[in-house]
Amino acid sequence: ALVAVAPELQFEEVLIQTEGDRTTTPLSQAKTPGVFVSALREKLLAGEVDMLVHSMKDLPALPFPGLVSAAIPKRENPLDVLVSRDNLPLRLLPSGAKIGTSSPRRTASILRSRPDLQVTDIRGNVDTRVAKVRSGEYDATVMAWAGLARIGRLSEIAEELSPVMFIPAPGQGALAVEIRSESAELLGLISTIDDEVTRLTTTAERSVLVGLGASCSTAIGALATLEGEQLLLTAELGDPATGAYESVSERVKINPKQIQLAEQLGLSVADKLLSGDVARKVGLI
Ligand SMILES: NCc1[nH]cc(CCC(=O)O)c1CC(=O)O
Repeated sequence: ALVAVAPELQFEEVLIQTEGDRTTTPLSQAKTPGVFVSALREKLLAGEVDMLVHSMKDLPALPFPGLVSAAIPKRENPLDVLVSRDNLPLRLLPSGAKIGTSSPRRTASILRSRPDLQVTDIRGNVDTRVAKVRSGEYDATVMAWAGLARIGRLSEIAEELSPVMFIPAPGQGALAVEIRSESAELLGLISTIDDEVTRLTTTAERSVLVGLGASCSTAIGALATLEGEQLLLTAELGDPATGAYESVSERVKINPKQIQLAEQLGLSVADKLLSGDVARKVGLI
């Protein structure tokens, strides 16, 4: 998309390994946020690269000094999907089937839909996780539609999971193109691929994280949609130990330029979640 809007620019891809790629520790136990982004941001600040493309859901929710999200391109599909042996849908998996996920949010959703299944940690990139299902090491795994789409493996999907039971992570499926704040010329070029609706909806979703003071171990999902002039935000806090959950939905009349209203909506939803029982059970308050 960037080559199309800026044919005069030369793009050189630089692959940078991050702690998140290397570590085998579940992300939910990471001590610092941003295991996928710290190494990248160091190279951007040092001028070794001029632009980063992040999965938005890997980004800590607070802005980073000296850097800006120059573009948030249009999000396609934010949902979670099931990859399973014999392509069975979730409801047809045999009782006791072994489901691989290291995500507290997905664990809570699985236990809620199918308390008879066994959830165990799984790590590795998307290819590795799919291979672990195909080899029979796991009966199924839950992953992001977007992760499979980016490596051309949508045909692995057994079932698209409804956001009613499997609310996605805040920002899931969206990308963020990050540059140094002083790169004004680059900002002008890159911002042409910004999608203001995606920016608005993902801002509302990520503000829930800010309001909760959430960490990688918080089972929090959030999904916002713009329906006409209404921004609708649903967020869900789960308890991965029991599958208990609390859901809050709010809406606000908005035009897509009103980013601050989207932030306020996220903070308001977070406040409501914080006053509930699940927030106490999982130690958020
Ligand atoms: N958890 C790691 C991660 N970070 C981003 C994606 C891909 C989806 C996206 O970019 O939103 C994934 C894989 C997954 O959740 O299955």
